[in-house]
Amino acid sequence: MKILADQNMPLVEQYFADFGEVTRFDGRTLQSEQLIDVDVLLTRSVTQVSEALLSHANKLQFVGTATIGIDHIDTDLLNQRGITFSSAPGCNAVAVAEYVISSLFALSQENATSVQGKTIGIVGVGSIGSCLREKLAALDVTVLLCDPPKHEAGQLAEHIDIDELLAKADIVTFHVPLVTTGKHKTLHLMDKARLAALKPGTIVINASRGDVIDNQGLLEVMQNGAQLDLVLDVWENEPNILTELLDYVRFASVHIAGHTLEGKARGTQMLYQKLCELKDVQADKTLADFLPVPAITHVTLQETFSVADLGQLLHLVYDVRRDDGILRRNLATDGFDSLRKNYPIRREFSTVNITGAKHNKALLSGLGFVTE
Ligand SMILES: NC(=O)c1ccc[n+]([C@@H]2O[C@H](COP(=O)([O-])OP(=O)(O)OC[C@H]3O[C@@H](n4cnc5c(N)ncnc54)[C@H](O)[C@@H]3O)[C@@H](O)[C@H]2O)c1
Ligand SMILES: O=C(O)[C@H](O)[C@H](O)COP(=O)(O)O
Repeated sequence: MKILADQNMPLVEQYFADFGEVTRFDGRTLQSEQLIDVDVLLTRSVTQVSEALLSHANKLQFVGTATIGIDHIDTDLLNQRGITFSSAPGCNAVAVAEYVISSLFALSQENATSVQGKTIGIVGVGSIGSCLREKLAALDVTVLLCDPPKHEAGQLAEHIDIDELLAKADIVTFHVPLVTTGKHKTLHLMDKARLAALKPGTIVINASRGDVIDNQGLLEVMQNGAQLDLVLDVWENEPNILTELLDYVRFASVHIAGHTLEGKARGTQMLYQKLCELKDVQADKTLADFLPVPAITHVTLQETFSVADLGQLLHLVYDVRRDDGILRRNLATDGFDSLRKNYPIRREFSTVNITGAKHNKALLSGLGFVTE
């Protein structure tokens, strides 16, 4: 069996070598000829799996994307051609939720405010939005939710309309898929008019897809003096982003919100499990077989620890400002894709055991730490 896998997908050899020969490709430049005689194609979000790409795919049986988003995949085409498809739903939901939490605490430190007491609007309440909602439940915040498809399906009674949410929220964070047409289109969900109407001081976080916010409209609104704290992980037209926007963004990163070691490895693991199912093979490899021991595994809190120290603790594991620095320092020389490829190791809160938490056990375990 011939397996073609994106060069930025970790652990492919470890998981898939038993199935056959693994060859790597550059996700941006993959050509249709490279798919001749290939049985399995494993992609990340940067490869458009389209009719043109599959025009020479004479043996393809399985396409997997080690991502949550599937806007780069023509799933109807795969269906028509009888090619089994799998994404990795939820694989990096924890990572994205922790990116948001890290951003909130970094902003609160720098703005000398508190996350506690704020009203946080989550737009898109699927795997990531729900994970974030659970983590936020540990904090003293009000959470507003907007997810029309779920509401219409009777799965989200608390849903409120997006404009009502935007009017009420101090912080709004987007976790929707990119949908370009239809009733629940998310392309430019935040258009210029909505951006201009936001209250001064609103924090806007986008870790979904760049096109969910009209980037040119956002630039114009900011140039016109809007007072927004922007946290952008995703951009229109990646890798060629609108760099003029950077001057107005508090924390900018190169589409890495989901890139914890765990999040990326889970994506590969999920595709491995799907291929095992397809081939009727026992899936005997697990994440624990491959993930390295983290640099920090134990933290002891003292009696004096309080909620006010939470930012300090969270940022021990992940501080979004590291990633902001990477982008600002190196984008012009290295380029967006290279920074993604060479993204430094990041682990999830669950890799840290906390002792001495005492009164803060529920808070810390709610955020995802292991408490003893
Ligand atoms: N930045 C990153 O690194 C990163 C990582 C993972 C996922 N993502 C993006 O985040 C998106 C969400 O991920 P997820 O796992 O939560 O997906 P999901 O499919 O589990 O949830 C998405 C939710 O959005 C809702 N939705 C759809 N249209 C909507 C609309 N118009 N308004 C409000 N809600 C709407 C859906 O009903 C669904 O509940 C992915 O599709 C992907 O594009 C980005
Ligand atoms: O949809 C997703 O899962 C994420 O956006 C994913 O992390 C994108 O990263 P990539 O696949 O390009 O590495």
